[in-house]
Amino acid sequence: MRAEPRPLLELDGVQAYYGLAHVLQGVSLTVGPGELVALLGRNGAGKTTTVRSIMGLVSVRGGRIRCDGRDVVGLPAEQVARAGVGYVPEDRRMFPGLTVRENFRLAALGSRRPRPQQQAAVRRVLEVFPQLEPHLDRDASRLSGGQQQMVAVGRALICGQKLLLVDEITQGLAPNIAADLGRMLRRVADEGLGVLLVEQNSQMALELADRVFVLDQGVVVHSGDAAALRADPTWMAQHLQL
Ligand SMILES: Nc1ncnc2c1ncn2[C@@H]1O[C@H](COP(=O)(O)OP(=O)(O)OP(=O)(O)O)[C@@H](O)[C@H]1O
Repeated sequence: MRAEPRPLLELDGVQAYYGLAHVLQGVSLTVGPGELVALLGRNGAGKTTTVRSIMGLVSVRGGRIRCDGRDVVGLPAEQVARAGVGYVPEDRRMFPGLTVRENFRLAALGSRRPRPQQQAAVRRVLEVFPQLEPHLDRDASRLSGGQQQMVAVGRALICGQKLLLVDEITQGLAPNIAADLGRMLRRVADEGLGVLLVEQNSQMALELADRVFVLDQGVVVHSGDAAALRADPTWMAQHLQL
């Protein structure tokens, strides 16, 4: 019997707070290598808080978070990133004045890999996001929303991260651009990375994902295999109230 690969991300009974507000009340989930896992739920369910807890940006006062086998609760975000976690937040955070090429070069330098590997990583990202090639010398903060998200995901890939946390990056984008980004994330997972995808468009997320977790009021109320859920027409209505 083949052993299951070790998860890249394991949350076990995570309790997180904003001040006195107890927002996550025991969240458990895993993401394995090559897996795209969707985290769904209504507004205010705790999806962003889950992602921010992993990155050390929220006060976690119970439970365990492991990234690639390393306990990360209590570590600052830069150390979580060093454990192999790339975070692509909703607001994408482009540095104004830096071109796309410079964004990629900075990410490559940060990876501390040998130069030929850095260059290969940039070439790889341009294969995944060919739309960026004509814009390499443009100020990244002036690109369209979808292109900026591609730069943000590209930076995480160039850094050599094994796990990507992607928080609502399709928000406000045209449906065809959102679908392109989704397909690219699926490709990234198919190449062996783990992807945790927070997505408002539950239908799209369910189509892309291998597994799905649904949060409500800070707890996982449902989880399952995405293929099985796609085959169940009543599931979306029952669990996501769509
Ligand atoms: N900085 C904060 N301070 C206090 N409470 C917060 C803060 N950020 C979020 N909350 C609260 O925590 C709860 C979970 O919010 P969170 O942003 O994680 O939800 P979400 O599922 O990502 O929702 P959305 O889809 O609206 O982004 C909500 O009740 C929200 O009001």
